[in-house]
Formats: sequence, C-alpha cells, structure tokens
Amino acid sequence: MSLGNIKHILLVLSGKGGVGKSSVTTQLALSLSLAGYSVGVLDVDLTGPSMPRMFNIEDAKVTQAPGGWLPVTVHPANPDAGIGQLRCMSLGFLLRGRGDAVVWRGPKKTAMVRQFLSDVLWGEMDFLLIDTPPGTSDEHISLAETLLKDASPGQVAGAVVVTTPQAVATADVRKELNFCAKTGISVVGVVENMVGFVCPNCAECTNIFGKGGGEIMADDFHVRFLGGVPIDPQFVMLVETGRRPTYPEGTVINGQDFSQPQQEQNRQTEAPGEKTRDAGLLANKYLDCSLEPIFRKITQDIVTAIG
Ligand SMILES: Nc1ncnc2c1ncn2[C@@H]1O[C@H](COP(=O)(O)OP(=O)(O)OP(=O)(O)O)[C@@H](O)[C@H]1O
Ligand code: SF4
Repeated sequence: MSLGNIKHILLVLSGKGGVGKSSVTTQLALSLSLAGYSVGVLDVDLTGPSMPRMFNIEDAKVTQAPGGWLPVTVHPANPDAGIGQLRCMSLGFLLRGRGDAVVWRGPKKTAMVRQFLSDVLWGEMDFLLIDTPPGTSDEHISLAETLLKDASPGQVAGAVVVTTPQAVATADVRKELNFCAKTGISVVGVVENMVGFVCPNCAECTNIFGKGGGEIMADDFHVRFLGGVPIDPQFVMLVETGRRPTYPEGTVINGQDFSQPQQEQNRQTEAPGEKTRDAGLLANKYLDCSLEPIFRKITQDIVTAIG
C-alpha cells in the first residue's frame, strides 16, 4: 500500500455541499506545512475535484512513474524557513479540461478511490488529508473499507467534520457522524465554518447563518469542538484567484492589521514535468488572510488531539 510511510491520515468530511470542506482542507494542509510537517492532500471528490483550483495549480500534470503516480508539488519543503513540503493528488489533474464532467457509476468510483489509495507514491509524510465529497456516498464507503483494511493500527487518525451553523447543515452532518460511528472511524473534531461575518468597515459581526449549531452537535455526539471560522469575503478571492486580498485601510481582524501594503510575492517556479511553487509565495498569501490565525489554532488542536 502506498500509504505505508504516512504517519497520520485525516479524513475531512461534511454532510452537505458548499459548507467549506475543501476550503478547510486546504487551510489545514497549509497550516500543517507551514508548521514544518510534510503534508499530502488526496482529493477523492471525484465528481467535483476542487483541489487543483484551490491550490492554483490547475494546469499541473501528474507524472506516471514505474511504481505509480507522482503527486503534484504544491510547494517544496523549505527547511530554513521551517516549512514542510505540500503535495496533492486529484482526479482533476487527470481530466483533459477543467470543465470535463465525471459521470461514473458506483463500481468505477470505488475502483478509482482504491487506485488513489494504492497507486500514489507519497513517500514519507507526516500527514495525509483526504478531501471527500459531501454526504456518505460510494467514495466514502470504499474509502472507509480500504483504509480500515489496509492501514496500520493508529495510522487513520480520524475525521475532521465540517459544518455551517444552521440546522439544515447540522442535520446532514449528524448523518456523517453516525457514518463514522458505524464504520469505526473516530472523529477528531467538528469545525463550524461561516460563523458570522465581521464587517471590515465597522467590525460589526453579523451571524448570517446563525451560530452555535456545530458546537451543539459536537456536544451531542461527545466529540471535540475545534472552533468556529468566520466568513471573510477576501478569503473567497484568495481561493478563487490565488491572489492576495486587499483590505480597506485600517482593517484590523483578530488583532492583525490587514491593510498593510502587499508583501513582496515570491516568484513561481516550474520544474520540468511538475509544477512547483515557491513555499514563500504560498506562505505569504496564506498569511495575508484573516482566517490564518484561526486555522493555525484549529491545526494545533488537531495535532494535540491525535498526539
Ligand atoms: N470562511 C469562509 N469565508 C468566506 N468564504 C468561504 C469560507 N469558507 C468557504 N468559503 C467559500 O465558499 C465556497 C464553497 O467552499 P468549498 O468549495 O470549500 O465548499 P465544499 O464544502 O468543499 O463544497 P463541495 O463539497 O460542494 O465541493 C467557496 O467559494 C469558498 O471560497
Ligand atoms: S455592518 Fe458594515 S456593511 Fe453593514 S451597515 Fe455596518 S458598515 Fe455597512
């Protein structure tokens, strides 16, 4: 199994689409790599693979080596800066065009998930984050079956479950928690995304989708509440365009002034056969987002929780 040299495998789950599961996955991956860990992200959202777009590496190609696929390097390690390497594998890299649709029946999806788990040459890594589709579909069942059969004891650290605060989302996520209980996947904790919108003009916080649904659900299921993540419209721009957001003059969020002049962005470098990004480039952009301290704290709590 190609996962043999990975210390911790984490699944990122959500009961409902659009709650920010893929966004949370990218931010956790970046937080971990910026903390010095080597990280892989496996995107098994086969019908809507979003990782290539989120990491801004859509045109990267996966290389086929004799033993399997070489994942795409999002950024290499930079030991001097205390940054670990970040790599990614997604069906998106194997599709011809960004708009190509995958219309597959269950058995083909199951086979693809198994192949992703067995044929990607990750090498030695501290963390593998697996971004899953919403709900409890064929992909989840094959993931759970394969991981629980092939992984070594303790290797599957568990699931990070993402929800938004409102009841309609938490009702679906409760099904996800039941799925974890049935399949024997432990839950590392719940992240409540899109909790409140802090206006950059007046710092007034509006709870657009309500507040506390994720925390109540975590309590009901006796699982850890990892924290709430507010809505930051600039974060959408960061994810959509890969460009640093611009905040109005005097914007202070989480005690940090985000209206400072844009930091020098490092050059993007491309190596033959794979697209790599300067670790500093990604780090700079990431650190310019108001949600960074929140994701850093959530990441620290996850690392502590799984020991
Ligand atoms: N905290 C946030 N603040 C602002 N925008 C956010 C936040 N979280 C997510 N978004 C935005 O919401 C949209 C949906 O997020 P994302 O694609 O991560 O959801 P998802 O749960 O993975 O969706 P799906 O499962 O349907 O692929 C994206 O445009 C993303 O940039
Ligand atoms: S919260 Fe922000 S956007 Fe809303 S009225 Fe106040 S300043 Fe305007």
